Amino acid sequence: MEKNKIYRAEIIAYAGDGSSIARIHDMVVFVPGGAVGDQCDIRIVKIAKNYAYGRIERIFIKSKNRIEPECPHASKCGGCCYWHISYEEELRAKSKKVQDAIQRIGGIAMEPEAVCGSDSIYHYRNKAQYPVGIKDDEIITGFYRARSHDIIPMEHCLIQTELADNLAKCVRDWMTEYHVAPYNENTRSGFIRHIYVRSGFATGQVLLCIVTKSAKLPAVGELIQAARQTVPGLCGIVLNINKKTGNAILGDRYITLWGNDTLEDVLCGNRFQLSPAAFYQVNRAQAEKLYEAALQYAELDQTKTALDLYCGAGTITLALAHSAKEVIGAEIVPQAVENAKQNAKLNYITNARFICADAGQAATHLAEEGIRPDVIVVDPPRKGIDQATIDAIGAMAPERVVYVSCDPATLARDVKLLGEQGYQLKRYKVFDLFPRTFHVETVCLLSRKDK
Ligand SMILES: C[S@@+](CC[C@H](N)C(=O)[O-])C[C@H]1O[C@@H](n2cnc3c(N)ncnc32)[C@H](O)[C@@H]1O
Repeated sequence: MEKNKIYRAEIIAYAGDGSSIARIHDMVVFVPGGAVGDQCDIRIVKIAKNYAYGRIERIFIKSKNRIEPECPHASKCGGCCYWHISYEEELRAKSKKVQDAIQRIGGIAMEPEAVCGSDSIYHYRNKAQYPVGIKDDEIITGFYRARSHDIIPMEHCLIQTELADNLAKCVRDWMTEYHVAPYNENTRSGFIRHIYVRSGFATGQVLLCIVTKSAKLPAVGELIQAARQTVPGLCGIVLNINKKTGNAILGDRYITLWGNDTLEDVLCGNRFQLSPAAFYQVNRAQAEKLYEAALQYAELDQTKTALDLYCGAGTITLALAHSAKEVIGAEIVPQAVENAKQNAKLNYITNARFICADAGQAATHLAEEGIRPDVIVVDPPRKGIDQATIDAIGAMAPERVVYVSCDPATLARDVKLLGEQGYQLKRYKVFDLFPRTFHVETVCLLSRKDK
């Protein structure tokens, strides 16, 4: 295979990162924007040891699942990757991605239950984080180009809400009028880094969080007035101060400019107060279905105790609490734990308690204390659970482990590690909370092999 040379090939699969795969001269070639069944000319742009990267130059037979992308930014924006295929095909790709990981990494040949697709693939996100920059002397917001920090300017995004897009415009206009410069990553000059908007779809509340390098901003009163006029349901405006270099969007310090510093929403029948620092699933309707499945897999009754590791603001913990004797949640972000405690009170739940700690440390400590939950639910970030947590789960020996995951590869690795602790995968189901992107959620039920 030669770089820059064009080869004729068929797209045979989707890759984990949302690109597609062709096989040329026995080598896997990753190709963005392909649909399984496309027959195309592919130009090789990079060759690594065991694989290569290519670009579609011409499609001479289109896949039957290929559609005209509705998003005009689809070929450039790094946020989505599936606007060129039907939603049914996207769901098949996501379900297969999880099944392949469970088989290849987890070593288990098992089919998932029927994939749960989103009722809507448009405007489903309750959270927007727009990077802010400047182009041709104009303030821009948008989304990053894939694998870069180049901002693709965008007025409207098909998966964000109109309210969030309007607030981004409002902040851009304020910046232009009062000469508030965007932050420049290279020179570390300027102020505004991101515009973060979170909406409560059940309550209509909207919280605006402006991520800035410095708290000293001009014309703050004008910003508050403009934002309130733009979104009448606005419940608060918060500054987040991030002076750090690197990719983390949020810094550690928050200053409330106006209104509340939390947003309220309703999920699985419980009310939740959410700080900007607290995790909250971006697709509320699908999150309810995901958590209902987790609850069903947990098979709790009023005699059982449950431990919810990586519990965030208590969304799963409080859903479990209604069906359990007692629940314990553990979470590392202090604001989320404060929210969780308040949320228990807000919902008159008295059988839930929360620990602010690393999940591994909390689980180890609970195991040493002799706590033996009947069920442990884990919902870790993408990197999955660490060995200390796996060992502590083994020591506590619950009947069931319910694993909620946003990363099929680490999920499959951890299912294998939990297998070494005596747990067997019983069933799993894939949920699409992120239509048109490559992200996917899975819930797994593991039971003790001796049960
Ligand atoms: C995918 S979120 C799930 C949150 C919650 N279960 C929910 O659905 O809203 C993962 C959570 O793990 C937390 N987290 C990350 N690393 C952690 C650690 N080492 N120990 C405990 N929690 C951690 C994050 O702050 C986040 O709240």
